[in-house]
Amino acid sequence: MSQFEVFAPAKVNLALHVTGQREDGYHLLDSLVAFAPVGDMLQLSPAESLSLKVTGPESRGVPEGPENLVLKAAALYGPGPGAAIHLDKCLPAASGIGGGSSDAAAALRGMAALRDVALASGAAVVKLGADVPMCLDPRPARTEGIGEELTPVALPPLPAVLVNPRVEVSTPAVFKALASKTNPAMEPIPAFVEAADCIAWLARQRNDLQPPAVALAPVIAEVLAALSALPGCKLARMSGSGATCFGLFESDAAAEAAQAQLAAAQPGWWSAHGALGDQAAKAAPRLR
Ligand SMILES: C[C@@](CO)(OP(=O)(O)O)[C@H](O)COP(=O)(O)OP(=O)(O)OC[C@H]1O[C@@H](n2ccc(N)nc2=O)[C@H](O)[C@@H]1O
Ligand SMILES: Nc1ncnc2c1ncn2[C@@H]1O[C@H](COP(=O)(O)OP(=O)(O)O)[C@@H](O)[C@H]1O
Repeated sequence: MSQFEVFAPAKVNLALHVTGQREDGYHLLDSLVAFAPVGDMLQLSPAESLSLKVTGPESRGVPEGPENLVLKAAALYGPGPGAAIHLDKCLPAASGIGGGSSDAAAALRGMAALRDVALASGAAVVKLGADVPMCLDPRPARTEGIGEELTPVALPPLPAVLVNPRVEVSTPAVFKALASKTNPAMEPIPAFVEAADCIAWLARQRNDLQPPAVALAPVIAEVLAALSALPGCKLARMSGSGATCFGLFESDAAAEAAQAQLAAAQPGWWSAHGALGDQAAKAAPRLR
């Protein structure tokens, strides 16, 4: 019987502008997202029913019951062959890099492969979480609407360091603390030739959720200062509703050295390095 392994990469909001609010309370966003080569790993084995086991360095506090987005996602395919799913949690939860959303998207890819059916799509996927559609096919994209309107964007690989100070930040609380719900959209996205062009453009964009997140969790300001002070850091910004922040660097070697320096200075913080961009190939279900 086929067993599948599926990678769930971290999502990074390189820029995140909040441009309005719908009547149901959801906010309208204009965001540029890319994916990191670090993430969670799912294994799906054929079984009579659906079940989930969660392990890994970041599994503490992650639910194993029906509230886990992995089980909610797998259940979307309806009655039929089940799966014993093993989630190896490497991304900190509730941290602005879409761990739960990317896990849900990976579960959708894995179940489709296991049952040999078409990948789930549409409103049911958005209902799992506004970030799930963008994680289904983890390539750089501009996301609009509440996150479900996707336009692919060609991006050069962006060497990066991701840092989380191990403080969980509630996404609804950050949106609620946002002073202005109506802010300018991103500037038109030009064709980037190299990482430096992209970083220069990004420096003129924003994450509108950063100020309210810093107000709720002031340690985020320390993370941003620590990233900015690392040798070769060209831009430091928060992802999503936080608290994970990213620094962009001119080379993979600079990012790797910077992460080592930061990890030594702040052993209590979670950190990782890698080039942000297209992780679609790495995230495709693989037969084990
Ligand atoms: C802020 C973002 C940016 O990419 O990322 P994260 O910080 O979660 O990584 C996302 O919009 C989060 O998406 P996701 O975490 O899937 O959101 P959902 O589960 O659908 O919604 C959680 C809550 O966030 C708020 N929410 C979410 C999305 C949106 N466009 N407007 C909102 O106001 C609502 O209060 C909602 O009840
Ligand atoms: N597979 C999962 N991984 C992490 N958290 C999950 C998962 N499924 C459900 N959750 C719940 O979702 C909440 C938000 O987690 P997450 O999706 O990682 O946030 P964010 O999108 O802000 O990074 C967590 O507090 C956790 O209780």
